[in-house]
Amino acid sequence: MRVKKLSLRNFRNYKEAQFIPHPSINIITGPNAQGKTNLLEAIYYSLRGCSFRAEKDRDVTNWESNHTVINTEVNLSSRLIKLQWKIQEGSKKLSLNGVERPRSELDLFGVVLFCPEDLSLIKGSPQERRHFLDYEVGTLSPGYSQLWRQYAKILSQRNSLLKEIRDHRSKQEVLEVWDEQLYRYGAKVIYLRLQVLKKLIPIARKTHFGLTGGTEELQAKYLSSLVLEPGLSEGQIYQVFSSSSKKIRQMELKRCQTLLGPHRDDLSLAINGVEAKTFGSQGQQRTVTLSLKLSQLDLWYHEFGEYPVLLLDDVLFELDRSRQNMLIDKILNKVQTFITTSFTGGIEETIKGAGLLWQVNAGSLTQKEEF
Ligand SMILES: Nc1ncnc2c1ncn2[C@@H]1O[C@H](COP(=O)(O)OP(=O)(O)OP(=O)(O)O)[C@@H](O)[C@H]1O
Repeated sequence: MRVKKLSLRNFRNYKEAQFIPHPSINIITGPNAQGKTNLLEAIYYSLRGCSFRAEKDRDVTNWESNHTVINTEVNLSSRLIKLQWKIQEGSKKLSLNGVERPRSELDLFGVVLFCPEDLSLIKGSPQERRHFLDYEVGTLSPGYSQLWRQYAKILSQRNSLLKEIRDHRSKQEVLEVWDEQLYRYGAKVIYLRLQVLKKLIPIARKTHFGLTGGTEELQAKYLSSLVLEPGLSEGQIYQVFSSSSKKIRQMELKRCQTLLGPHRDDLSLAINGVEAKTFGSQGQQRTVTLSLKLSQLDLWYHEFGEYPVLLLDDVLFELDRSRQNMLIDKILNKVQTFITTSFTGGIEETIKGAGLLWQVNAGSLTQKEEF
């Protein structure tokens, strides 16, 4: 997949901008606070329908305006697709080739982001690893995002109902209707996560082994709040969810919280048998993250026959030279990549002939040179 053209109106500090990127590597450079990450955010938004850092959609609209338009031309499976996002006062609309479409149509547009905040995938709370499962692992399974959003909605309604029952505003029998939906959607979410992880983990292990010159073995395991035997079907997960949940019904009513389900699950990550979160160095944690990101590229290619777009926000030059080279080697002429950095660190030599260098100054983008 390739982004052929990106046009922005009132996106963050870009009032009007046009970007015709190189099909391979694009290095976006410039001093701090000029709009480098904003540009990556615009690409991400157009392909995912949300920002990776704004809490609300209106945050991406230029402060002096009340609307944003992002037009993107994408080459996907040898077809040119024109995407348009119109964002105005908290509402947003997507059009594909001029026809209004739901956001779920974006499932086939692949984008992998690696930014400094991704280290929290290793160091952070289970919630941050669930974010990885839902926003990254999940995207490798078409339809997952919609399913997961539906589960989140049911969960929130069930939790409200638990409060109402406690306050005698609702009857306990009403819970059964929500329970059935919770188990059904919850089982689907867990099943899909496990299916993708079954393919992703071996690739990540191999990548990590390669990135560390054969010195580190990565272990990754899905930790469920349910007791799940390996290889269960979706129906069997449903049964486990249903029977386990019924056993703790009274506790849930007391605490007004749904205590079991995919929203309580986690991912364990270890290096050579030792937990990466507690014992891994910064460099090791960064390499685990890189392995997980690169394995997404490979799995995406395996599943859909095309590489997704890769966004590297301020992370490439944090890697040591050998990891930088391995990364460049992997993506060069295969994966369209957008790299932001305040300094280029002499990378021009490595990617000679396969990229463009862009300069950003106060929301204005200019092509500096061709490598
Ligand atoms: N909605 C908005 N409207 C206008 N300007 C905005 C908006 N949101 C953020 N900005 C401005 O965008 C700039 C930050 O851009 P960005 O995060 O892309 O910087 P950067 O070039 O990646 O910097 P760094 O090298 O420090 O990471 C800031 O100056 C900020 O004030």
